[in-house]
Amino acid sequence: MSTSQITFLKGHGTENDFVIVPDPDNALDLPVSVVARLCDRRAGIGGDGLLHVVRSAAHPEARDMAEHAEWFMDYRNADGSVAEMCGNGVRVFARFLQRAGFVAEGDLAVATRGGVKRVHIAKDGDITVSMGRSVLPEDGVTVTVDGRSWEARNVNMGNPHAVVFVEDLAHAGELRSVPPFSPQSVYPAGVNIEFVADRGPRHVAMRVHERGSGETRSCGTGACAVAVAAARRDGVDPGRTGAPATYTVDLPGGTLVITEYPDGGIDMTGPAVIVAEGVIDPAWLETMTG
Ligand SMILES: N[C@@H](CCC[C@H](N)C(=O)O)C(=O)O
Repeated sequence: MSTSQITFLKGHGTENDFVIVPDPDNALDLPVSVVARLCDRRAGIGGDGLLHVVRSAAHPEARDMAEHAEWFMDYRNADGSVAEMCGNGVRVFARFLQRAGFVAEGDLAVATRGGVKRVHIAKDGDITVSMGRSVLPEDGVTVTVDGRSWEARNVNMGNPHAVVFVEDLAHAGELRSVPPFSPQSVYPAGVNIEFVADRGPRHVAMRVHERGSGETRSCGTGACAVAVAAARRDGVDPGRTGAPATYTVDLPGGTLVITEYPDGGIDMTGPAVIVAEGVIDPAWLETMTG
């Protein structure tokens, strides 16, 4: 990593918080160890993940999307691992682009490892992301916490989710480490696990254990996975009825509104906030990069 002045911002979407590193020309090397240190809440800046903001044309993983989306969200989990998608991250990413003057209010496209996402920045401040379609693998997965086990509904939103319905969110326990799931072979690269309880008609609450980050206060892709799993459980399928279905998903850090359309497309709407801006101390970086 170059040790010239590197700016960062801190932002969150329903309290899923991120270190944002603007690097339009992809000049920075961000190895796993540096990302993990930046996301460390005691030794670094602190965050559930890191949003590396790069022009698509400048990033080998995004070059082929550059024609459709000028900016690429190079998303990393708090442990430095790479993920395909981050729903809250895309909203915060768009808020950063707007604040920096790179885009205006209205519509834009963001490239991610999960493909190009359409984003709408509304006048009232909330941001909507068209998250694409869900895929519902049929594999059976069992999640176990504190001696209780549940069959999970697998939902892929570009990244993998295992959704379990519980009577009480407290049944999810402390979530200090990834809850055991079996068979492990279904998710060899790990999985995000959502625990869901009903709150009312088309209204649920959830907690999440994120792959690579631990328990977080919100997960956008997770909320979409939960909305789809709850809809199918409720016998609601917009593809069959031809009517959009909206679910409200409460998370510890706020509320997300998820709408699934007859063509399978899923929109997620929620807030995105930039909290601070600063400079990473080059001397501190030196201690890690040598
Ligand atoms: N918090 C995110 C999801 C981030 C990636 C996830 N931990 C994974 O590894 O798949 C969201 O808002 O979607």
